[in-house]
Amino acid sequence: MEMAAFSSMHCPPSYSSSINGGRNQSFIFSASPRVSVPARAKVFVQSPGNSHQNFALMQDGAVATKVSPVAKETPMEKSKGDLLSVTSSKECDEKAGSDINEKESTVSITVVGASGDLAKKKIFPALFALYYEGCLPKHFTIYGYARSKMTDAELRNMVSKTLTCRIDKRENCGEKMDEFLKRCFYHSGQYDSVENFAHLDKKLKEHEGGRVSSRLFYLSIPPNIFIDAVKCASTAASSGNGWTRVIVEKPFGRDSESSAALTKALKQYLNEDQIFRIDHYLGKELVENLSVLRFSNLIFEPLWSRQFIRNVQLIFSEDFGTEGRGGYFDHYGIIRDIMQNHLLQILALFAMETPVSLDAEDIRNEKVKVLRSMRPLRLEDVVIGQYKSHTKGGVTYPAYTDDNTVPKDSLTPTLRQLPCS
Ligand SMILES: NC(=O)C1=CN([C@@H]2O[C@H](COP(=O)(O)OP(=O)(O)OC[C@H]3O[C@@H](n4cnc5c(N)ncnc54)[C@H](OP(=O)(O)O)[C@@H]3O)[C@@H](O)[C@H]2O)C=CC1
Ligand SMILES: O=C1O[C@H](COP(=O)(O)O)[C@@H](O)[C@H](O)[C@H]1O
Repeated sequence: MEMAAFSSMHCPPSYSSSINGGRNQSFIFSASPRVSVPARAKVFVQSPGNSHQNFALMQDGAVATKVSPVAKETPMEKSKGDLLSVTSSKECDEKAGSDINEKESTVSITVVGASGDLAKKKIFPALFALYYEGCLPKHFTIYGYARSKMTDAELRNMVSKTLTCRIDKRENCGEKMDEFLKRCFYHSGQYDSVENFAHLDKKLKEHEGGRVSSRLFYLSIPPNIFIDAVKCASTAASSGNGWTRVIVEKPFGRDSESSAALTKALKQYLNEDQIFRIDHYLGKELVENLSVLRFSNLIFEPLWSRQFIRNVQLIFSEDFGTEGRGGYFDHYGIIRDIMQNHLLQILALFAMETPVSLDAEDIRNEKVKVLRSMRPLRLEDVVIGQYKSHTKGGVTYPAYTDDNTVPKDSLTPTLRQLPCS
């Protein structure tokens, strides 16, 4: 199989990836600024004849989590192991009911970097969804932690703006939101201060009230401060009698070397089964449906080959700008922010052979084969760019470098398009 192109751009990016079938199977990933598209991510598949796409899958964003690996399962761990996945309320209630320690135990969730974009857009809404669905334990506390000064009330106000009742049952949603917000608190501190984390520990203990207490730290911060935060959290704020786990967001380093160094550094403070790595794209409906479509659909399964597919395009676009995220984004750029992880995962899922089973390990093995079989990218095939200011419909949109958090002379790419095969 040959894949031809990758391209992507941030901000407002639109990514596209395509695979050419026949002898020239290819992928193209791209992203473009302020492109008006009906959805965030699309996959286009083109048949060998020059016809239009045979189908398009779209998805407009979902709260998503994919946690791996799963730690060993004591009754308590089993029920909390799914902490950030949204399952049906029946499933959640059954799980909660099966936890014999439920009454005596508690979970404290600390969102490190709570003032940021991901926390606002995804983590707090996801936690609320879990609460609404009965998937959080009876006793739990959520702490936001970041350097910004905020009171509990200010955090609640910030969080309340992004909570939605997106789940079928809408009754009592307002009431549930109020209950949820009352369980949210804020502690301001530096990411590299053991002392500040020790203060957090004290506050957590007050809420935990002497119960068996497990602690989850969600690192919603730029990766260059992961280690500082993990060191301080594990030194000064680990659970004394329950589990302590850390969720790490992508990107896991800037390159292979720094990724290995990051893992090594994390392991100074945590065991592998305490570290949960997330690529939220894997939990999106579009992506989950891809596996179902490919392997459980009798019509598509036999057609999913280079004999019948000439070209596939993965398009990712966003119609908003950096919006204060330059502190993180400008150090990473669109390739590391989106392409190396989310889009590459989609490409691998799309192009892999049928796995032996749908177990994580078997799927991973097939993905690895796809990545190994890809030709090295050629610099001359790659297009990069950065979005500029423009006016549309009487509204002027700022350029990437107009953002206060972005250096005025930044050359960080926000757009990228590349073929791969
Ligand atoms: N935004 C998204 O949709 C997604 C983001 N991610 C990942 O999540 C992590 C956080 O992303 P996001 O919330 O967008 O990032 P932000 O840039 O919003 O950063 C989060 C918080 O970290 C603190 N921070 C930012 N820059 C620095 C810095 N240079 N030094 C110290 N602290 C800093 C700020 O809090 P304060 O100043 O108050 O301390 C900020 O509110 C990143 O690893 C990102 O790759 C992953 C998937 C999606
Ligand atoms: O990982 C990231 O993803 C978001 C886009 O995710 P979505 O679920 O909102 O479509 C992107 O905005 C952000 O830059 C990036 O870090």
